[in-house]
Amino acid sequence: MAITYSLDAEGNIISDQHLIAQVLSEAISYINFLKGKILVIKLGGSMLEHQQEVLQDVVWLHQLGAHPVLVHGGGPYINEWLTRLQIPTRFINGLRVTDEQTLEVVRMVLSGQINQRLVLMTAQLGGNAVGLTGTDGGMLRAHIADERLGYVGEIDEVDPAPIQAMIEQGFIPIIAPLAQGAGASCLNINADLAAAHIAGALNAEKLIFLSNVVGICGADGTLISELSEAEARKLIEEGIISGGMIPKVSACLDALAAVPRVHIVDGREQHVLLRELFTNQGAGTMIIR
Ligand SMILES: Nc1ncnc2c1ncn2[C@@H]1O[C@H](COP(=O)(O)OP(=O)(O)O)[C@@H](O)[C@H]1O
Ligand SMILES: CC(=O)N[C@@H](CCC(=O)OP(=O)(O)O)C(=O)O
Repeated sequence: MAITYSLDAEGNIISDQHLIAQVLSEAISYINFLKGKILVIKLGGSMLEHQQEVLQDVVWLHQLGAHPVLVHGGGPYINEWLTRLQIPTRFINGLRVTDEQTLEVVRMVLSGQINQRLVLMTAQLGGNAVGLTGTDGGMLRAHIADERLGYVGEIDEVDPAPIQAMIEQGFIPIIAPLAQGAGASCLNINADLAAAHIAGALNAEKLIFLSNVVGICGADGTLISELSEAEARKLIEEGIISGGMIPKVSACLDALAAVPRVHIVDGREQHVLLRELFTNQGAGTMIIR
């Protein structure tokens, strides 16, 4: 067998075997570090075609002792059903204008279709998930903050107890972004904002948004690998961050108060979660304070 040699940081010659041993030992210590840590992973509706690969990584992480908590969106699927039912779709700053009819469709798609599918697919991959919506156990409480948006909630309170109970029982919680409003009504919540609030309430180790872009891109379309709060706000003002990326970035900025590491990565990329967690180069955009 041929043995090849490389140089380490100090210029010493080391063999491939040394490198492999070093990489493995770093990976093992990181696996030990992740044991018992909560990782909130937001699955954007735009990347749900790739749900199986992501769920496979989630099941592995769970088997390794981490506590993944999934929050999912489903915007494109809601749009598709609204079109079929000839109900018009409108967004303001990335948030869906939600009248009574639209809310019915949002509830059916998020809770009945997507949440169920993710739970069953996790089972197929050898994991054990419990599907919840933010209305279960009064987990997410919200109020209508902008009348123009209709039944869209702004989150007031998160009770993490139902999620913690599921984690303690060994389940992977999978959460649909609905909340309880005044008079036990149901409100539509943007999934990015739901994920950020949930991550904060759980004191998560990391919050990772999986979407259908490489990360946040600048004016020239290239990936920005690290973005500060001030830079993010400037890009929103300039319109370079727009549409569905606005609530995502706002959610990241909100979460930074409680969650040390917040990332936006490409959910279409194979094993992006493992790459983000276990390689030095990471993936996508990391948002920093
Ligand atoms: N500066 C930007 N960098 C990357 N994506 C952006 C930017 N501004 C707007 N976007 C849009 O944001 C979208 C992601 O948001 P969204 O469609 O809500 O995804 P998800 O369903 O994953 O939450 C991207 O597909 C892209 O079209
Ligand atoms: C208020 C609001 O906009 N709610 C979102 C909830 C789903 C979501 O956020 O899905 P994505 O993560 O795929 O965007 C909606 O109705 O589309």
